[in-house]
Amino acid sequence: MHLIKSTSLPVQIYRCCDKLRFVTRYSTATATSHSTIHEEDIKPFHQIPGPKGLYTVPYLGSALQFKPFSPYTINDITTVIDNLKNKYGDIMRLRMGKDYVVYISHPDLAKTVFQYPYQEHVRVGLDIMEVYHKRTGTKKGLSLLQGEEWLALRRPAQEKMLKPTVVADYVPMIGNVTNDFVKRLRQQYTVTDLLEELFKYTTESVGMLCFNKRLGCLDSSPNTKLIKALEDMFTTMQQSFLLPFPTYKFFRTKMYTAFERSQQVLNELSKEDVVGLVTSLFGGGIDSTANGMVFVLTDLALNQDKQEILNQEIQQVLGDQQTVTKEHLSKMSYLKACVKESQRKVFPVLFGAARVTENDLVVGEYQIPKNMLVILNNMCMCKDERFYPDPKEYIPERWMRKYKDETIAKGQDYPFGFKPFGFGPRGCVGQRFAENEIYIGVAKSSEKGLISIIQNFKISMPPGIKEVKHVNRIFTSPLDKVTVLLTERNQFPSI
Ligand code: HEM
Repeated sequence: MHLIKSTSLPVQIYRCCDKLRFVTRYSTATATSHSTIHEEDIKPFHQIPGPKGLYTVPYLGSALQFKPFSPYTINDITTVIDNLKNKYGDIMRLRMGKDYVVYISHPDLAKTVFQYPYQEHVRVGLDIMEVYHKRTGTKKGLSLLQGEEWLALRRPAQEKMLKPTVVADYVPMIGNVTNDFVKRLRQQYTVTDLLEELFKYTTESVGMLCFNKRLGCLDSSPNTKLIKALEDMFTTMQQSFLLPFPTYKFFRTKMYTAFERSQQVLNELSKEDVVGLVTSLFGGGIDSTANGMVFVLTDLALNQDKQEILNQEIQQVLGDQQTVTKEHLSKMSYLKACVKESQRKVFPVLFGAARVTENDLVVGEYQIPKNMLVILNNMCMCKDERFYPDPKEYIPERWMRKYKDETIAKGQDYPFGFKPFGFGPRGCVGQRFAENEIYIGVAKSSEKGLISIIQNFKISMPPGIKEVKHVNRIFTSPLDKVTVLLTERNQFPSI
């Protein structure tokens, strides 16, 4: 074995038995340190800590983690993973269905897996979508494709969606939608189902992005056909994801036909040649952002002192100007910190980013073979005291550069501890759009001028509510309907 190349990345590449190996060692202490590991010290895959015995049997192994064999249902999957992580450590292997998966719960280990220069970019997609495309012969969306086919679709989408200059176009596009959303809120003041309202807002904003037209979800008599189709799509996707035995693969079950019908409604919105791309953007962009915004707004409602700091930042940056520009957004570091902190506290995606290895990889001291699904366990890392002191507290300051040297901001040294949008070429193509949608939704204006939701309204929770419980679906959602109270700020200039 000999060193063939030193990279600027914190890994070294070795040639051994004609295989490239990425080798990283990490310390469990707070400091991030990397060193190489000798070939003879590398432990084989089967020695990666994880449940043993019957737990290693395909299907049975994962079934044993849930009722009736344990106190947990599939809805408690994050508790199951947390418990296993506490038992087995930062790298563990588990049966998930037929195959093994490897969970990585340390940012330095994650770096090795995610900075690997993947060629095929294999994504493990949702089975129900795969079945649907196979049965109907329709084109697959971006999130399901691999290799050349994926690249051909991803390249133009990325050009349009991820260039920083493109952000400027989103701001006015979302701004008009936000104006209507604020008008709607002004008709209510007590919002009894915040997620449903935000769902309409994100459907309308992503609709502008995908179809460049308003879809009517914020109208007084909203587009019920579309809203129902979207609800059916997300519910059936969720149900299929949790099914222990995927019967819909063999029969056109009731759940499957509801999913298929929802797709047909969405396909009608778009021209056939772009259906694959836009329906995946549209589908990927609504539920994720609406759920994320619920937690941003409720965290601010539960932390009035932070809400006031944000309100002051918005007032200072916007003054009496009529339009939010990207320059304004670039000055709102507290706003961005508030959004990040909500995403950290309630991590938005169950399995976040995951990669299928394209070569043998050495991670930590273990060998991970080719074609293995490796999951970036951000959900655990974000609650980990080692990276985020006082993890249960809502502390936006931990993300601000000016606090970088303070213990509370330790997480800034661990970029892979928090990747809500994934990473690299297969990272979320909607990241910039989603961020702007959230920033502007939280910070932007009314028909009166540039007064944000925060500037317009003081948000609070009904008396006695101290937390918003969540459930880990594909995207993390509030467990129950969330009510928030809005008070016009101009009646109450100070909190
Ligand atoms: C808060 C909101 C969002 C979150 C947390 C989120 C999260 C993610 C994550 C974790 C991935 C996988 C990344 C990886 O494997 O490295 C992903 C992929 C993707 N996201 Fe998002 N997303 C959000 C909003 C959006 C929006 C608004 C859109 C569309 C407008 C979108 C479209 C997509 C698509 C199409 C993919 C697949 C990309 C590919 O496979 O090339 N997402 N998202």
